[in-house]
Parts: sequence; C-alpha cells; structure tokens
Amino acid sequence: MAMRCAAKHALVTPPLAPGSPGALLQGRFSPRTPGAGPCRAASYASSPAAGKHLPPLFSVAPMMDWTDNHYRTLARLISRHAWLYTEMVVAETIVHQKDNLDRFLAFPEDQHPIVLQIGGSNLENLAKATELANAYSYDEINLNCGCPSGKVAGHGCFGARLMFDPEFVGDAMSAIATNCDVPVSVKCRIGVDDRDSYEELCEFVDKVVSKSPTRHFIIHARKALLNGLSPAENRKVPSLKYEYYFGLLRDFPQVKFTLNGGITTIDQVSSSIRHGANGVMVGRAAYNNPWNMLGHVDGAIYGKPTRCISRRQILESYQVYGDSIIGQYGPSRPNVRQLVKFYLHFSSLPFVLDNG
Ligand SMILES: Cc1cc2nc3c(=O)[nH]c(=O)nc-3n(C[C@H](O)[C@H](O)[C@H](O)COP(=O)(O)O)c2cc1C
Repeated sequence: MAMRCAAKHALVTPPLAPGSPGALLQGRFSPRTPGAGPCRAASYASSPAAGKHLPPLFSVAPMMDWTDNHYRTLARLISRHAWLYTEMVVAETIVHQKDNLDRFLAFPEDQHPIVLQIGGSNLENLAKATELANAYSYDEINLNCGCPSGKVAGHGCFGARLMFDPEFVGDAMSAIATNCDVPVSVKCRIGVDDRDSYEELCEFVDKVVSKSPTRHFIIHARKALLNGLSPAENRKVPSLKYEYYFGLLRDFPQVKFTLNGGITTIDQVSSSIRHGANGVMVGRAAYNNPWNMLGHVDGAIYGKPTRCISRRQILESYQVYGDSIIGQYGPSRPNVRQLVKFYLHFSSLPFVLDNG
C-alpha cells in the first residue's frame, strides 16, 4: 500500500497552546487539531468495533499481574466506556493449555470493550493462539512489542525485541489478523537500544502497516533499553519523547495511534486528545489511583456520564469479588491490597457516587 513514510519529514515543534499539558508534553509536539472537541469518536468510525462500543479514546494499559479479571471488574464498575487490556498472555501458554483456556482467557461479559494482549515470536503459535482466543470474543487482539524484561525480550526473543524485526512483526500481525474476526493492534516503544531514531520508528510502522491489516498502534513514548535495566527502570529511565508520537499522527494519517507513557491525570488525557491524540492509554495511574483516573473518564472524555455507582453496589461487588480473590491469592498480592484499600475507601464515603 502507498504509505507516506515519514522518514523524510523533519519534526516540527511549534509551541503548545496555553492551558495544554505543558508539564506532561514539555511543549515539544505539534498540535494537529488545536481546539478540537473532547470527543473524537468520528476518528474510529471505520473500525468494526465502532458500532458496538465508543472508540478507544481512553484505555487502561496491559499490566502483568495487575490488570487481571479482578482489577478489570473494578475498573468496569467505575467506567463503562474505558477500553480494558488484559495482562500479556504468551502464545505458547494458550497453545499448550488449550484444554484449560478459561483460566487464561475467560472474562465476564460486562468487561467489554476488552482487548487481549498476546506475546510471542513464533508465527505458528501466534496464529494458533489467536484462533483459540477468537472464541472468547475479545474486541481487539494486540501484540506486545514493548516488553523489555529479560525473560521476554532476552531469552524469549519477543516483546520489545520484535522492534528490531519489523518484517517479522508485519508477518505476525498478518497471521494474527487472518485468525480472528476483530481488529488487530501493536503496542510498541518508540525504539529499542540504539535503534531509536524517528526514522526507524516510521520504518517499523510503515513495514507493519504495509504487510498486515494493522491500523492501530499504541505508542509507549520512551525507548526500551535491553542492556540490563529492570522492567520498572525501563518505565522511568529512558526519557519520554511525545514528539515522536505526534510526528506519527502527522505522518501516517490513515493509521490510529494511542499515546501511552507518563500520563497521570485526567486533564492530561483530555488535553492530549484536544491536541490531536487518537486515544490515550494509562497504566500505573489507573491502577494506583483508579477512582481519580477512571472516575472521570465517562464524563470528561466520552461526554456520557452514564455510570452511577452506589455505595451499596460497591459493597455488593466487594462481597462477590473481594472475598473470593482474598481466598484465592491471600492478602499479600499487591492488586488485592489495592482493591481492598479502594473498596474500603468507598465504603466509608457517606454519599452516593455519581460518575458525572
Ligand atoms: C506492573 C506492570 C506490568 C506491565 N505489564 C505489561 C504487559 O503485560 N504488556 C505491556 O504491553 N505492557 C506492560 N506494562 C507497561 C504498561 O502497559 C505501560 O506501557 C507503562 O506502564 C507506561 O504507561 P504508564 O506510564 O501510564 O504506566 C506493564 C507495566 C507495569 C507497571
């Protein structure tokens, strides 16, 4: 396909509009549509999921051990429209556990819209895993091209390491798309090690788009360093370069890009969307402070403050989910601690919470 490769274009960095997320975006990107309204649902009108759900203007990032069924249940109680991502499930796990798939892939119906993230670097297993997962009716299948952990990008040769081989990622995405009925997407970094120029990022996107039906990328706006940094360090040491993200928006107008990395407030989410972002994905802040982040999504981002959570509903769901997870994992599991803290916080509130 004729994709306009951005490699030839220099980055333009005009100043931000007043009131824009200056601290967040450090005044380095080019606002594509300044002043655009908060809801850009029209951008996703061509997506097959568009009819069923509001577009992924806001999503909660895939987070291993954190965005499990329990956390997602909590998140869905707070926001009806946020897109939720699963933890990464490795393709080989799905293939080898095909008689035990519910354990890895089942989710309650009300978690839609929900995206399954898979990881792997074996084409056959990625294809088979997608075929098996297709029966679970996820709304999108996403391939992890951003995880820097030694087990994944080191021995496993997948995650962020895949960014070294755009050709393979194109083939993998084509195999994934062939084996499912929903849109496919890639979550990646802006680069890996010294393969970190804007031109190389464009080559990656260009190759994947030209070899597969992938039209949605989630861009974690920092590079991954595979030289010994821990995964946690890899989420804070490499600097955020939002200008790469806004460059992609400008240079690949037929592709949707979701911005990820370092976003901690709902104002930053709104501001990014006002400045042209197709969508924003939040990880740690949505987990560590679910109400502050997710509690405003339906109203502030979607303009549909339809969710209304009463103290009674929270307590009831705590009885259903809280007890069972504590029984299952014990109270030391971090997400359980977080969840319990959150429920207790709610249960002490003397009024009905209205997500408007
Ligand atoms: C505990 C934890 C686990 C993570 N696991 C995954 C994962 O399974 N797949 C993935 O693509 N990213 C994973 N990430 C990265 C997040 O999806 C996200 O890209 C990163 O945290 C940056 O976003 P933030 O600054 O909003 O947290 C993980 C992050 C954390 C904190």
